Amino acid sequence: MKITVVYNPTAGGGREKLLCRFVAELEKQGARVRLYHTRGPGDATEYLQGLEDQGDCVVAVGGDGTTNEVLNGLAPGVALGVFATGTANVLAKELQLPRTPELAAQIVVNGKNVPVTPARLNGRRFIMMCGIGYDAWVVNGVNLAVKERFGKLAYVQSMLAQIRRYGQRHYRVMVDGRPLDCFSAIVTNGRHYGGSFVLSREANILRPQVQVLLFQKPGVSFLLRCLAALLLGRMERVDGVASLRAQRVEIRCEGADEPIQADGDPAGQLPAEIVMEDEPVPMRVADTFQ
Ligand SMILES: Nc1ncnc2c1ncn2[C@@H]1O[C@H](COP(=O)(O)OP(=O)(O)OP(=O)(O)O)[C@@H](O)[C@H]1O
Repeated sequence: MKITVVYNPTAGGGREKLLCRFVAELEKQGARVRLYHTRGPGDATEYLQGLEDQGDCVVAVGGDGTTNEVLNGLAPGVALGVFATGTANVLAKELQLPRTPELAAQIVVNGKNVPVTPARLNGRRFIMMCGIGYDAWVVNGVNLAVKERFGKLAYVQSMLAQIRRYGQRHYRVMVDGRPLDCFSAIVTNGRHYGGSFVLSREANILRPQVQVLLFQKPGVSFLLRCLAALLLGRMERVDGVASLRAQRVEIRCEGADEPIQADGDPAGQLPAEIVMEDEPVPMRVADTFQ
């Protein structure tokens, strides 16, 4: 098995020792490994697009942002593996991928493929989620120096800083042609959010549709109710949260520039057009995953 490993040395503050153990185990399992260290944002995608032969599998070593960039450079038919060394690692939670390098490597070599269909946000693929409104303000407001030092706490800091803004902006959403309104939206492929929290029990990463969560009431108290429900995995039970399956979503907002986040990183401005791809990507998971 030929494997290309793409490592982001900044994800999770750097995990060189774990990377060495991961690569050593891949080789022990009989894989031929080519290793690449990314040099900056966007480099993983460019590097892969420049390869004539990516091998049987490309493994993203980093967080969700690194996996996103690998996914955007992945050649058709090549499997995608993940060894999670990032801050939140939502995709790894979704696919029940271990953080131990030896176990993660064994899954890459001896596991199975499952079909995961990515969506495209304004032409760029995402694998887990994108969001607008509060969700995007939080991601855009993260202080990178705090994230490097304190990890997930940087998101908590940004969440607190953005709370008062919630409800001030209003969005028009078309969900498979159906017009709806909201004060924030998250479009998700999987169930998890921000690590191990369950955002949507309706979502299924193996289904070629996204789940659209619309936050349809304004007000800080509504937002706080939603955040509490997220901790309990009961978001879809909150009165004022709509949850719909879709293949195509469009989001607009009148007035000033409004940011979007995709897979936990800033991803441009509204308007947003989100469309499911036709073909799934084969993703490496444990044999026991279902
Ligand atoms: N060599 C590099 N130097 C600086 N930034 C990089 C480099 N390589 C990749 N990046 C950028 O780092 C961003 C963050 O990486 P990633 O999301 O994988 O880690 P994380 O933020 O620690 O984890 P998570 O997304 O799980 O919270 C990526 O979106 C990518 O653009």
